[in-house]
Amino acid sequence: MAQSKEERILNFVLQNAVKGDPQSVVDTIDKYCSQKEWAMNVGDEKGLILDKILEETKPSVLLELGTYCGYSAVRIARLLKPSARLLTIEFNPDFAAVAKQMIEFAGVQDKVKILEGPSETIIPQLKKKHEVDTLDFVFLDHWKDRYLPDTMLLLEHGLLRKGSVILADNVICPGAPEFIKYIRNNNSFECTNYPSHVEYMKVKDAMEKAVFLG
Ligand SMILES: Nc1ncnc2c1ncn2CCCCCNC(=O)c1cc(-c2ccc(F)cc2)cc(O)c1O
Ligand SMILES: [Mg+2]
Repeated sequence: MAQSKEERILNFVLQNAVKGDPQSVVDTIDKYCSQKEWAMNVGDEKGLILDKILEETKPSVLLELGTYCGYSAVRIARLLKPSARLLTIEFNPDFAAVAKQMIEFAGVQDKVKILEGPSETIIPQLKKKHEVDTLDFVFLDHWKDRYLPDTMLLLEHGLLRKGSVILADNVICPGAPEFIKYIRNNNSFECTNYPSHVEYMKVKDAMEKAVFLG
């Protein structure tokens, strides 16, 4: 069977990054995807915005929607305190398989748990099946038309608390217009926009931070 792009990215990391060094895994994926094959990792420019918001928030319980190859899971986990936990939901089993190996190679497997399946199915299970009380930080990076319905689902299931931070990738490209319209007009959220570019490209993009006010 011919290798997928995601498998080529993983193999490049296994052969060129330093095992157990999450920064080297992040840098190696960025090198491959900027020089050889574009892929939809959050990338280094938006990644630095993500890093800064994580360092300000110091979250203990995190949720990511859209694992892909595990780039942002490794990027996030490398900044977490030892007791912190990241749950990451991936719909595509082939992506999840690559991400699992990426996360293990980086040595952050004790902080990251991949949940395979559609977010709309898994979010309602987080409290009872995955022992979550509330989420300190949510990174939205999955199907852009799922950002709004899944945010509503998080609220409906009491998964957000006063101060919970939602950070959404790609609010310009590919765009999440319904999410942006809702979140900026909802007085229960304090929103901040972070202009940037699509990973590895000169195309304009942005991330949006929305703090839940309770
Ligand atoms: N219900 C669920 N639950 C969990 N995962 C789920 C899901 N449903 C699906 N998925 C699996 C994620 C699907 C991929 C989402 N990401 C994207 O689609 C994405 C695209 C671009 C992009 C930009 C410029 C271009 F010209 C082309 C593409 C950039 C990005 O940073 C992206 O994150
Ligand atoms: Mg993205």
